[in-house]
Amino acid sequence: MSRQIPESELILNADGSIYHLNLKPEHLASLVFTVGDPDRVAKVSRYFDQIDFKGQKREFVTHTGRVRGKRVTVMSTGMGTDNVEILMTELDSLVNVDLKTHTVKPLQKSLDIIRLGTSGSMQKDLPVGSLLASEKAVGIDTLMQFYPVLEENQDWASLVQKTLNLTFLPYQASASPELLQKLPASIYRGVTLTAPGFYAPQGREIRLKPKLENMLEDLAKLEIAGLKLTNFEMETAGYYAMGKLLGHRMLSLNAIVANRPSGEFDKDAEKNVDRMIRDALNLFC
Ligand SMILES: O=P(O)(O)O[C@H]1O[C@H](CO)[C@@H](O)[C@H]1O
Ligand SMILES: O=c1cc[nH]c(=O)[nH]1
Repeated sequence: MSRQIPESELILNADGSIYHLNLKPEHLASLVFTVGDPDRVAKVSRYFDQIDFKGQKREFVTHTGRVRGKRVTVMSTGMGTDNVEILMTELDSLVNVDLKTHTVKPLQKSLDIIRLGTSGSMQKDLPVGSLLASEKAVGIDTLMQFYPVLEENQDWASLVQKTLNLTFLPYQASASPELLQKLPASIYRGVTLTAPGFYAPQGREIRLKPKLENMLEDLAKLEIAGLKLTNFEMETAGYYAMGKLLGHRMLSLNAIVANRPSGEFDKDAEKNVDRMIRDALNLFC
């Protein structure tokens, strides 16, 4: 018999739903699209043939329905890997923990989780309007200081640590090869830098000067085995690392809305995010 998880660790709401996501196991499909912006959920589910469930708590908005007969969930996470940790743990609990007995189920189920997010390009030749799949992601947040070591090459993590002179070791993890191989060659592949913020942690300056000078330039010229860092965002490494540890198949797709070297922001960002949504539904449903 596996450990009985205390009520203060696996927390359920009065109706039996899981604490932050406010979902019961029957509300979740095994294919899950995630978005940062709660308003983007309806922009995905408007393409469903039917919507069977809608729920919300805090920034976690969920719609579950069907596309061409396939059951699919779309949910929002808000921004940052701290929210991703909650999302991944609670999604995993919905499928792999018996919520009545508070024990881990003997057979583990794997979800397909695909992020549909926005991102900023670090390379001049990756223009706004592009769609990029994160082959790998490097997290410069501290989430993974609290979880078991990832059994994966950490070459990018070490290089980024050295370059930025960080006092902690970043972490890196990869997309699911099975999900990646469903993508056409027209979609860029890249190495994504997941930052714990939007401004100084991505080398932006408004009124406060970032402590790390030339962060963007220094990161953009790094190279391992002919690959460069391609884009900044705020969730992917957390998804890939938690997915690897929990046994779920992960993929992060990025609509490039900013080009940092040229200083450009995509005037057609909404249109290009919509294109990413339609492409992803066509590819995976
Ligand atoms: O568009 P989303 O999915 O929120 O993703 C990106 O946009 C937000 C910052 O503007 C961060 O969450 C970043 O990861
Ligand atoms: O530059 C960008 C654009 C979107 N999201 C980010 O985190 N960074």
